[in-house]
Amino acid sequence: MTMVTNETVNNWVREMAEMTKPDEVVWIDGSDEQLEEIKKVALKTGEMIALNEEKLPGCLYYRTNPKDVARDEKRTLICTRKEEDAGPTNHWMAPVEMYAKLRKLFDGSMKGRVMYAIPFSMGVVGTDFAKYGVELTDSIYVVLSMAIMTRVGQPIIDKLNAGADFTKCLHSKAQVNEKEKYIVHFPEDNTIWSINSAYGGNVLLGKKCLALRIGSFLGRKEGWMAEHMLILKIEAPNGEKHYVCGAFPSACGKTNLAMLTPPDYFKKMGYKIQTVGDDISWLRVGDDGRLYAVNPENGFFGVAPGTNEKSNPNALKTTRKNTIFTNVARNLDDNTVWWEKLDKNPPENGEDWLGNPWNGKTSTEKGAHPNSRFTAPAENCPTIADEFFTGEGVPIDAIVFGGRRAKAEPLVYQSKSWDHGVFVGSAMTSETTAAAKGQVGVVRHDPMAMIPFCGYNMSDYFQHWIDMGKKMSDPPKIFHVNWFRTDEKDEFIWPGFGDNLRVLLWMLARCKGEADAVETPLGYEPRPEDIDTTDLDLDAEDLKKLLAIDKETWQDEIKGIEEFYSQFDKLPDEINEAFDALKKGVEAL
Ligand SMILES: Nc1nc2c(ncn2[C@@H]2O[C@H](COP(=O)(O)OP(=O)(O)O)[C@@H](O)[C@H]2O)c(=O)[nH]1
Ligand SMILES: C=C(OP(=O)(O)O)C(=O)O
Ligand SMILES: [Mn+2]
Repeated sequence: MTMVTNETVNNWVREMAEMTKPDEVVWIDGSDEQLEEIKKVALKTGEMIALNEEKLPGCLYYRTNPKDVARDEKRTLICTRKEEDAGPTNHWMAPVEMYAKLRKLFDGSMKGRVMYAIPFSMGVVGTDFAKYGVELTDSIYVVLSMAIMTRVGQPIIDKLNAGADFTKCLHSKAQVNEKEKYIVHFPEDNTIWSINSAYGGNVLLGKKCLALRIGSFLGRKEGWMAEHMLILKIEAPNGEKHYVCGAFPSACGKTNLAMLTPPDYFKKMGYKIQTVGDDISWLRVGDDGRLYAVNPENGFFGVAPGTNEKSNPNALKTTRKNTIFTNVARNLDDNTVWWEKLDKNPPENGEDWLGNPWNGKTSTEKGAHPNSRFTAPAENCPTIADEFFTGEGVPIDAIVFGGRRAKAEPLVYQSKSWDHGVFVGSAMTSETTAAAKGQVGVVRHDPMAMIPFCGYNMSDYFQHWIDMGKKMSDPPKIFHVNWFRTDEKDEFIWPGFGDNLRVLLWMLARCKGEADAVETPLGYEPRPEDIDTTDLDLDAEDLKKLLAIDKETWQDEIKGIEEFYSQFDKLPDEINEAFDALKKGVEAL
């Protein structure tokens, strides 16, 4: 390996090592040999466990501290010099103060351990979209996970040596002290410091921290967008290709939609779905006035529970080799993994995510944590699209916003324009999930699924969306979906998963001006007969229920939006106008 010769990089690494005092600094060159050696160390110390080499070749098992199983939003800060630049929806502290506080925590935090220095790229190295970073960490789990989730190796070192900008990422697991956990972003310094956590969302710093929080900050400055969006490719029977981005909050269905398996009826017709990305999109306006997206990641950090041969066979196949499983249950008989709803055959001789003996046949406790995860290489995915590998950007036909709402939100509607779509995104709500620490199932506002991930003032973020719209002559159409509406028995009405293709096809037909719709206060909705329900056990009554808009419910929703908006000093006029129109429309129902 050519060493890093960029003195800015080296001086920074030296400075961080002087503070954290590791026994040694090891540069990650991305080679299989080096990663194998490092893996051996983790197996020897028991930090990680090797799984059944025949059934799950190259797979590892890892367990975090039981209190450290999700993102911790209260402990996540945006430290801009001015508080208003972080905005009312982010936690903030002045950088000087925060650095002082963190320096004390990082002082000697790597004593007795190795500091690994990982040069990485978000995006395909050398493309317009790519951004580089170096993560310093004392966790082998982080090293092996970053080697899956990002691009690592010589080409990135070459870029750094040629003087490329890079995000300075520092992580120390320290003692995993709950009270001193911090995930801190200094956007103005292109710097991220994370301490006392081992959960992916808090420590794989290329992902939510760089690709979304720092990314959104850079995107506003540089005229592009970093969004919490999957990217899906739909190939129609006539060979036409379409690309759709979807923003849903954490654990609300991005990975599943990105890897969707068409129902047999559509498969036979010749529809094909491919996956470009499952979590993050970086978007730029092309010379032709359209919006282009790439997935800057190199792997999937997916929710394990609920993943099975029926719901998401592609995700399951993706995890059959070279995958790291975190906080799932183990089958001790054959040294494999298990999680809720994987199959109907939980291990009798098992171990739960806490490491306790667990009999899945008799226990009433869950075997896997609800936010247990798999970290799997994108190249394993049977439906991975060629466009993922070029990193060139795919033209987006539609953007889909979505939330998890038992009531209120209909199955699908289309916004009336880009600006109206920005309003729809800004007013998004969803029930909280196990992906973040705190109560589950509470409805909260989560604009564009970015409330935990926007690296600057959210009202400026809304304005940035409006401004991006002005740069496009042919912007994507914006839709809103809800797969999670429930009936009187609290059961999901819509079958979801592969059947979501039926809704996507209505959207694409709308994009092409080939489908009817009815105008409602929310936007354009399909009539029940506009959704193709062939082979589906769902009658027109169910679809009516799924599409219904209830006046009283929406009067409450409007109050909620008003309250949410009240924290912002300024909102784009376009949003205020769309909100006024919604209020009038609901009153007239
Ligand atoms: N009912 C229903 N559940 C879904 C659907 N899509 C995903 N889920 C479940 O929601 C959880 C999170 O899904 P995932 O795709 O991993 O969400 P992500 O975190 O946004 O990528 C999993 O337990 C899924 O099984 C759907 O269309 N309908
Ligand atoms: C990885 C995370 O989210 P998602 O469920 O969106 O993948 C996370 O929230 O830490
Ligand atoms: Mn996901």
